[in-house]
This record gives sequence, C-alpha cells and structure tokens, in this order.
Amino acid sequence: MTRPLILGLTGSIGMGKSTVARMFADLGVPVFDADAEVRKMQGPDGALVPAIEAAFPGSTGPGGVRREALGALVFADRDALARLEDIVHPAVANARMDFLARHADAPLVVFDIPLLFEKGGAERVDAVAVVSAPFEVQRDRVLARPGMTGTKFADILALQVPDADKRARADHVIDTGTTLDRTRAQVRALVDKLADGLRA
Ligand SMILES: CC(C)(COP(=O)(O)OP(=O)(O)OC[C@H]1O[C@@H](n2cnc3c(N)ncnc32)[C@H](O)[C@@H]1O)[C@@H](O)C(=O)NCCC(=O)NCCS
Ligand SMILES: Nc1ncnc2c1ncn2[C@@H]1O[C@H](COP(=O)(O)OP(=O)(O)OP(=O)(O)O)[C@@H](O)[C@H]1O
Repeated sequence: MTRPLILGLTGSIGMGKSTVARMFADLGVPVFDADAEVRKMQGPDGALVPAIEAAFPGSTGPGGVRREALGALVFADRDALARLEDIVHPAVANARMDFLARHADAPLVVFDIPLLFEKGGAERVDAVAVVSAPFEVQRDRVLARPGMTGTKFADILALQVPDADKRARADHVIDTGTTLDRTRAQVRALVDKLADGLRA
C-alpha cells in the first residue's frame, strides 16, 4: 500500500512554524497541526479536560483548560510537565494516525510537530524541515506576545533542543528571519523539490 511522503515540520518557540505550516496548506499540502489538536482536546468539552482537571485540580473551567495558568505551572516544573505530556501525547498520536488515514492518497503531507526532536518523532517522518531565524528575531517575536515574560521564555527554551542542533539535524532549513515573501518562496521550492523526488 502506498502512503504519502511525510515531511515533519518543527522549530523552536517563535521561529514561525505555524506561519510556515499555513504556507504549505496554501499550496494544497495537507497539514497535521499537533498544537491545534491539543487546543481542541483542551477546549470547551475537549476530550482531555476531565483527565487534566483530575491531575491538576483547578486548571480547567467552562472554557476548558486554562492554558496560561497551566503553562505557568508546568513550564517551571518538569515533573508536572511530564504528567501533562503523559495525558496529552498519546491522544495526539491517535489524532495523527487518523489524519494519515484520511489523507492516504495525498502525495505529500506535513506533520507540524513542535516537539519533533524533543520527543523522538523524527524517525516517524521521511524528512524533517526546521524553521529557523536568528536568536534576536526569535526573542523579539516571543517577548511581544501577551502574557510572555523573559523567565517563561527562558524556561521554555531550556526544555527545547537548541536551534543550532535542530538545524544540524534537519534535512531542510526554512529561514524565517527574512520577509514573509522570501519564506514563502522557500516553501514553494521545497514542495517542488519533494514533488520532483516523488516523480523520479
Ligand atoms: C502547557 C500548555 C497548556 C501551555 O499552553 P500555552 O498556550 O500557554 O503555550 P503554547 O502551547 O503556545 O506553548 C508555548 C511554547 O512552549 C512549547 N511547548 C509546549 N509544550 C511543551 C513541552 N511539553 N515541552 C517543551 N516545549 C513545549 C511550544 O512548542 C511553544 O513553543 C500547553 O503547551 C500544553 O498543553 N503542553 C503540553 C502538550 C504538548 O507537549 N504540546 C506541544 C506539542 S503537541
Ligand atoms: N519570514 C517570516 N516567516 C515566518 N514568520 C514570520 C516571518 N516574518 C515575520 N513573521 C512573524 O513571526 C511570527 C511567528 O509566529 P508563529 O506563531 O508562526 O511561530 P511558531 O514557531 O509557530 O511559535 P510557537 O512555537 O511559539 O507556537 C508571526 O507573527 C509571523 O507573522
């Protein structure tokens, strides 16, 4: 049975992964968005809300998981984060299998997975693209976000494989430290290159 070529898309906080994922989607490539799946499952009536409330009492409400509050807790406490991941990651893996089954006939799909290297998913994809920008660009983008502090940014960075390592391990690097148009051109070139490989 044939299956699509799977391109894993990853990158550290604020590097522009979601923006680049949209660029793939705009070119007609099906994109599995791990973060969006998590948000859905943590949202109002989300499937994971009861388990998260049981593990972290008071962390949910009528709108589902209070993400900012839960983030403040788990990003500063690795044991707590591991407990949350044990609840969330198996559900994401199931959603990813469903996605692949739905797009079995596509030539190429993208798995947008923030923690591809951190959680050992790189073996489950055929090639890895890393989005990357200079640290100053990353820092400015992240600190401009509401609710973000220098400490939280530092805590999250410490949990992630460093950008330089990600770039070294990538099959393709997409530079997001430039204009959106230039980044879009890189995405188009990569899709063309992967499509050529599939035809060869
Ligand atoms: C703790 C939560 C509720 C905080 O949500 P919030 O909206 O405040 O932050 P957001 O999800 O945008 O994450 C901010 C940054 O931290 C990174 N991050 C999120 N979870 C993790 C993690 N487990 N390990 C390392 N970095 C992480 C994200 O990639 C992003 O760069 C949420 O991140 C969560 O449920 N995380 C656990 C599930 C997970 O691992 N998700 C990411 C991959 S599917
Ligand atoms: N060339 C570019 N490529 C990608 N994003 C860019 C570029 N130039 C500016 N940006 C901006 O940088 C921001 C990147 O945010 P985005 O949400 O895509 O990052 P992310 O890597 O998904 O973040 P996180 O891991 O924290 O969820 C967006 O506001 C985007 O418009």
